[in-house]
Amino acid sequence: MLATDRTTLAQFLVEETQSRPGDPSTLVGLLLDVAQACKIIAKLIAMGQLAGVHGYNGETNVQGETQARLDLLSNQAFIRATERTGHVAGLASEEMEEIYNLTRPHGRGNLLLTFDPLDGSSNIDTNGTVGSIFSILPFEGGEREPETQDFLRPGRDQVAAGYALYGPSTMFVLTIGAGVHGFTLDPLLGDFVLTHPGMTVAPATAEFAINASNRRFWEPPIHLYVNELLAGATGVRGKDYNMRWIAALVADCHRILLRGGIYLYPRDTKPPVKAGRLRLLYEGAPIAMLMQQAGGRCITGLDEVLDIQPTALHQRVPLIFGSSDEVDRVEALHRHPDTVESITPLFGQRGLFRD
Ligand SMILES: O=P(O)(O)OC[C@H]1O[C@](O)(COP(=O)(O)O)[C@@H](O)[C@@H]1O
Ligand SMILES: [Mg+2]
Ligand SMILES: [Mg+2]
Repeated sequence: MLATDRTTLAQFLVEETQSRPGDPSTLVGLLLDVAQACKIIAKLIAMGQLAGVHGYNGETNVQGETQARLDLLSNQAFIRATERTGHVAGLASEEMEEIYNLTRPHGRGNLLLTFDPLDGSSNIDTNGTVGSIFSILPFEGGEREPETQDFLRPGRDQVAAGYALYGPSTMFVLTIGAGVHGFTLDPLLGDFVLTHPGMTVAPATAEFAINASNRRFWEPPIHLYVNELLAGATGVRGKDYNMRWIAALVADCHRILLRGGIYLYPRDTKPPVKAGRLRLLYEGAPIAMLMQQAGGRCITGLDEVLDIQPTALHQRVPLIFGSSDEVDRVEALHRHPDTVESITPLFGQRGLFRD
């Protein structure tokens, strides 16, 4: 049914930004550019093998990961939708080793865009849910060309962040620093329509997400925590937990926004010691801003992800986010593993710490 009182993404952005100081048109314009890229990616994904977009070209990205054809096509969709509208000063992507040099016949805006054009790309060939993630930072370099250093700003500096989810329906979820709002793509008119205003993360949950195949590489606080959850009603937490793992950060984040939960991709001890699997600038930071704006939390274990000063474009980060009660608990286990062990003597008696 087509409601006549619907709010489109464009209407929402204009209304939400009109009382802000300065000229918000560049931010509104860039967000609409990003939404446009996401619509194109949604179409490519929906066409699937009819458009011959599945599979691999045999190329790898800077992180040594095999690039799916759709990784590259989605990257192009972001570049094409943003480079000629004059809203953005510079681009950086998971799929490009260096920042992208814009051709700019239409001037240059004062914003930087970083993005993961296709998140969860191992789900593509199985027709599973995937997404795109983006982060927008201010550029204060005036007329000069942006350099890598300009992108290396902590997540607290983000002007906006969000993601698109390509699932049974396509959604666009964003924050511009005043809550988290979700839009659903109307396939008839091609508009993103506000369907989920003011999304919040429930503080309590009984659902967790972690790739358990990495268990032998986890550090002790993560062993402690997961063992607590697995012990369920018979353990110190006194209730049963359920587990979900979609293998697409965006999809796991979306579930957490809708019904609570905790997601963990912690630091692990694989050789060489990995700071984490996910990338700070275009995965960790935008998810952290969304969590903060929705009343959830996002930490590395000990630190707030929004506070991390990046040192490299493709830097990885441990990521633990979601319902605040659970993230608080993981943080406490990192800060005081001994105290937590002594106030929860089950660990000693049952050897839960030891595995
Ligand atoms: O392969 P694993 O360990 O399940 O990792 C899945 C995680 O890796 C990612 O797919 C990484 O993102 P990319 O697909 O953009 O590289 C996350 O979205 C997801 O949560
Ligand atoms: Mg990703
Ligand atoms: Mg990706």
